[in-house]
Amino acid sequence: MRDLTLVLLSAGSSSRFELDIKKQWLRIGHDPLWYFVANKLQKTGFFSKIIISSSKEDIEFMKNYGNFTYAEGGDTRQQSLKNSLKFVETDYVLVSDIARSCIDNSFLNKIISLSSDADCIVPYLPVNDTIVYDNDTIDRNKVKRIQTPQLSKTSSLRSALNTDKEFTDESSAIIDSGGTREFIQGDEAAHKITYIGDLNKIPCLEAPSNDTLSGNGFDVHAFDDKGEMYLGGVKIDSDFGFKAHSDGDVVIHALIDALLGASGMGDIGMMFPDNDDKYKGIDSKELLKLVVKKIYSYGFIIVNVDITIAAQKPRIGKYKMQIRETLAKILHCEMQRVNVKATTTEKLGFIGRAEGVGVIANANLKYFDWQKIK
Ligand SMILES: Nc1ccn([C@@H]2O[C@H](COP(=O)(O)OP(=O)(O)OP(=O)(O)O)[C@@H](O)[C@H]2O)c(=O)n1
Ligand SMILES: C[C@](O)(CO)[C@H](O)COP(=O)(O)O
Repeated sequence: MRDLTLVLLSAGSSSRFELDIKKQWLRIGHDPLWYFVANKLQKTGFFSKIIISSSKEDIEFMKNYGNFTYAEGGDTRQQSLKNSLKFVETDYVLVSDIARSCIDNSFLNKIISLSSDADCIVPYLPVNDTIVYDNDTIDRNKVKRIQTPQLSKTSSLRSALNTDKEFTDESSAIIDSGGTREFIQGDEAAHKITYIGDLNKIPCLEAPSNDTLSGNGFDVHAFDDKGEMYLGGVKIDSDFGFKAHSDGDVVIHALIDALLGASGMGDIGMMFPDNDDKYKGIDSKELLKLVVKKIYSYGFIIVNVDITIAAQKPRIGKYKMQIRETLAKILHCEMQRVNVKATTTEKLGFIGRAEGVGVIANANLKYFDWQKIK
């Protein structure tokens, strides 16, 4: 058996998938699709190293899952591959799209154990329909649908990609650079997820888990004798604001932590460090929008949130509905799923002495159920 590295390309933006979720984060049970694929291929024992190419932002979250080598992706599939190849130390490398998610072990075995001296081994499927190119009907027997995984000699692939030309697969780059390729029968199961409808065409994906994931958040801000006051994204009628690096919206900060807690994405300080000038005086609604975008793109939906504002002053009652409306819009959910409660602390403690405000928030998430839309 060859000493082999696997490169899984997962840095795409899923623009043709047409949903808020990136396809690599669809859940299979509890696992994101990329992890489901990587884990399944790791279990084959065929690879001495698995390199996963992804965006910088995704890699931070991916590290929570498996002990793989993560390589930052590029603007194109080819650039993502070039970045990944820097980590390859074996003579042969198998490259596959994470979006080809149902690669069967025996198909894989056929590719990697083929005895061939070609620079690249390429699976293909024949075309059974009539093919018209421009206005000419062409010989369909000469047309091949190229799939991944493709097995390449690492040195041949590296030098083939040392070009400004852009190729859509490894074998085309290798042929262009004077190398050789050998075709091998492909597998319908290795169909690529490009559009939502492609989910109907692949056999191995089980439904997402129906579990509810819950998270809590807690934040406190002291009053400042100047500035504007914002709570839950709503401007509060007040002669003073909060001491903070941002606009001090303690409601949104607690809510962000609840969302990050439920999704397992850490906390607000990790995402928006309070020593980063970028966030100085920032409108916290903008931070919440970024978090919500992540929540949806990583495969979650928001079930409900519940917020308790502990404040001796200001009085919150008359702002509650406006806060619910404002937050519901940002969270992309109905207002009845956003509950806001307020309490004083009966004049006890720092809140009771009107030195600041404390907020507790809870958030419940579920995995996006892609089976309902496919
Ligand atoms: N800059 C890029 C673009 C694509 N890919 C990966 O290459 C594979 C094939 O790409 P495709 O299916 O087209 O995925 P996306 O680029 O995400 O899709 P779209 O073109 O619809 O945005 C995918 O596994 C994708 O993650 C990548 O690693 N880096
Ligand atoms: C490599 C590939 O999967 C072979 O068919 C394909 O070219 C990549 O997909 P994309 O849609 O062109 O990014």
